[in-house]
Amino acid sequence: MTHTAIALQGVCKRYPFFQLNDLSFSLEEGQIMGFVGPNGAGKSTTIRLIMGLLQPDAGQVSVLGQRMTDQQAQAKRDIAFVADGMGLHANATLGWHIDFVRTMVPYWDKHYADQLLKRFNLHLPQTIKSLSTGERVKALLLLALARRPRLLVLDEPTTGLDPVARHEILAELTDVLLDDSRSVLFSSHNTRDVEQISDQITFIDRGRLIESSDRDSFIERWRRIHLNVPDHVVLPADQGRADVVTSGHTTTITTGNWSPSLEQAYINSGAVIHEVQRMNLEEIFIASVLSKRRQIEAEESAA
Ligand SMILES: Nc1ncnc2c1ncn2[C@@H]1O[C@H](COP(=O)(O)OP(=O)(O)OP(=O)(O)O)[C@@H](O)[C@H]1O
Repeated sequence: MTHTAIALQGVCKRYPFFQLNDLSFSLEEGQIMGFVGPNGAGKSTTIRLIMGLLQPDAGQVSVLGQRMTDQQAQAKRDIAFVADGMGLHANATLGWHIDFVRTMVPYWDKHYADQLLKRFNLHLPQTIKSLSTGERVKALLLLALARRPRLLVLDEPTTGLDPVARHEILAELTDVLLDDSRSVLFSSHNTRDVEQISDQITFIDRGRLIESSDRDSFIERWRRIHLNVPDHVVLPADQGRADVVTSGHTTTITTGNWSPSLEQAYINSGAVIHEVQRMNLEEIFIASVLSKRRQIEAEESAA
């Protein structure tokens, strides 16, 4: 039986110049979700709602079966949260932080903590202020992972890291999921990181959900179709059509609804297909964000 690690239902949060709008998505246990959005999309606000650090104005957030914020104490025993710049004491050593955290949490895996110290090339006597950006992220990750949390929530863990440090962090996150009752939610602008390790992907933009689905179906559904459309041809209806660009005799259609039968429908309409290209997650992200923005602008100007 699958359990839900995180569920948001109709969540709204209003600030003077921003609003999270009717956000609903869920993360199943044992899955890793990449939470992707441009700057200011509302990723950190959503994460703060998930962590019970903010109260929604409407809607419901549940984490590990507990309603936030009223049952957060119980849920938080099993959640570890990592965000850059959070609660480390600059003058204290990593060893001091480990001793402090292990007294505060229900479980601490010393053997795993020692392994991570070696793997991340960190040393107990190092002070936090002496660590580089990447080392600080690794220290935070060690403090979170050695608790063996059922849910790990990370706010932009790979921002500002070099490719090798990013690889090490992503590899460690994938390892966490070898135990299939653990789950990870991590936010990022970096679609390559997300594409590499996520089972599920959620896109948000300007406080609205764009799409939330499993990675393979994202990649499978999006295509660029390059075709020639003779004058008399009426293209078939395609709900997922995100963009149409015509250059000379070639039309390029970007669709989030591709299937062999859609391709056949284009052929049956009399269009001549030259090439059907797969898209990477970055291209899909840009196409779906821009398409949703156009759709919202059209709805607002029609209202
Ligand atoms: N306490 C607050 N008061 C007022 N506005 C806020 C507050 N916190 C966040 N906002 C606004 O909410 C919007 C979303 O911010 P948030 O930090 O959630 O975005 P983000 O997707 O994490 O962005 P980034 O990738 O740039 O970190 C921003 O416009 C921000 O100014």
